[in-house]
Amino acid sequence: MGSDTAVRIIPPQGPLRGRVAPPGSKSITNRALLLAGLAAGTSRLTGALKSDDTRYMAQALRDMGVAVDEPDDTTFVVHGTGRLNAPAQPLFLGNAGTATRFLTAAVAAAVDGTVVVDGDAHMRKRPIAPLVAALKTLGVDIDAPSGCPPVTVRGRAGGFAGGRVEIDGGLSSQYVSALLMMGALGSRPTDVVLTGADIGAKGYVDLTTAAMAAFGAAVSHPSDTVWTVAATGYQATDFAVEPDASAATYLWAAEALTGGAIDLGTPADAFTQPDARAWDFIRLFPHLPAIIDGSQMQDAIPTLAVLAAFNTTPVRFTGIANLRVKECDRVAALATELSRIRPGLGVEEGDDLLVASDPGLAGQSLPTRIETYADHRIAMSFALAGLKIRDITILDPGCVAKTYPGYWRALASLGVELRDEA
Ligand SMILES: O=C(O)C1=C[C@@H](OP(=O)(O)O)[C@@H](O)[C@H](O)C1
Ligand SMILES: C=C(OP(=O)(O)O)C(=O)O
Repeated sequence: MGSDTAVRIIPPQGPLRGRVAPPGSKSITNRALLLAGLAAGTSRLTGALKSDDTRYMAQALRDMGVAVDEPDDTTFVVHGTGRLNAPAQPLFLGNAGTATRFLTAAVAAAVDGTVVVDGDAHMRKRPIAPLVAALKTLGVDIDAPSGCPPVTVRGRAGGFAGGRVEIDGGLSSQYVSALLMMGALGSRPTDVVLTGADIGAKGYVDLTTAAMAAFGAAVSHPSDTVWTVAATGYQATDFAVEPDASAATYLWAAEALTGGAIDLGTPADAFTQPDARAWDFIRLFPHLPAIIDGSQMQDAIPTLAVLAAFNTTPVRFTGIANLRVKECDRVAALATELSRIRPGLGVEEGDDLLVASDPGLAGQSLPTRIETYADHRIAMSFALAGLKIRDITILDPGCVAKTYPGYWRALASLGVELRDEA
C-alpha cells in the first residue's frame, strides 16, 4: 500500500478471536544490531523486527563495512569486525529516531573519518541538539547547524577517552541511550549524568543497559541520575529479541474493543519494554481512569487515546509533551483526527490531550478520512476506531511499515475486512 492509497475498515460483526504474534521489538532490534555491529565476531539476532526502521540501521552498518545477512524473515546475522569504516555517502536513516540518535554517538567513537547522519524530511525536523552538545563536551568534532539532522560527525576510532558527560533527556531518552552505548567504546569509563527535566520513559534506558550487558558491557547505576559504563567494548553474542510491546497495544485494544480473545503468544507481564504498562489500563476498558500519565509509555498513547474515545467517561492524558517531537506532533494529530470523527472528541489543553469519550460512537456511520502524517502509530491506532465505527478510512496505510509491516495482514487474519480505496 503506497502513500496514494487508503484503506477502509469494515467493523467486524463480533468479537475478534485468534492468534497473532506481534513482530520483534523495534527498540531492542536496533540496539542489538548496533551492538553486534560494534563487536568483533558473529552475532545471530533472532525474533528480530524487519521493518523500515531496522532496515535503515542494518543498511547503515553495511554502508560502514559490516556484513549483515538475513537468512529468514526474523533473523539478522551480523559479522562485526570491532570497527566501522567511514561510509562513502551520508547514512540515510529515514525517520528512524533510534537509528539516528544511536548512530550519531556510536560513529564518533567507532569510525575514523567523516560520517553524515541524515534522514527524511520528518527526521530533519526532530531535535538532536542536546545530544550534539553533549558529544561536543566529550571532545567530539560534530555539527548539526539546524539542531536536527543532518549531523556531521568527524569520528576518531580509538580516540574516545571516556569521562563525564551531562545530558538533558527531557526531549528524548534516546540521547541517553546513545551516550550509554558509546560509553563502552572509551579508553576509560564513562559517566553519563542526567540533568534538567526527568527523562520520559526511563524504561528505554533500562532496555539499553540490558542489551549492552548481553553484548558484554558493564553498566552500573549508582544513583537515579548517573550511569557508569566500563571501557569494555562489545562481544559478539547470539541474542533473542522479544516481541514488540508497542505493537502489542493495538492487539490488546482490538481485543478490549470487540470483547474478543487474541492470543499474542506472550503474556503482558513478560515484556520488558515500557509500553507493556499500557496493558494495566487497556484491561480496565471501558472504565479507563480520568487521568492517564503517559510519560512512561509514550508510544502507547495513540492506542489509549483512540480506546478512550469509546470509554464510559472522559480521559485526560498528561505527561505527553514530547509526543510533539515524534514522527509527527502526536498531541495535535490525535486531537485533530479524533475531532474529525466527531467535533470535540479530542482537544489539546496545553500539552495535555483530553478525549471526550462517547460509548455511543460504536455502531454509528461517521464517514471520516483519517490523515496519518506519515506516522505509523496514527494509522495503527485509528484503525481501531474503524473496528467500532462504520466508514473510517485510513490514508497512507503503508506508513505502518516503519515498525509493523504486517499490521494490516494481522487484522485481516483476525477476520477484519479491509477495503482498498483510492
Ligand atoms: O529508545 C527507544 O527505543 C525509544 C525511545 C522513545 O523515544 P524518545 O526517547 O525519543 O521519547 C520511543 O518513543 C521510541 O519509539 C523508541
Ligand atoms: C517515536 C517512535 O519512533 P522513533 O523515535 O524510534 O523514530 C515510535 O516508534 O513511535
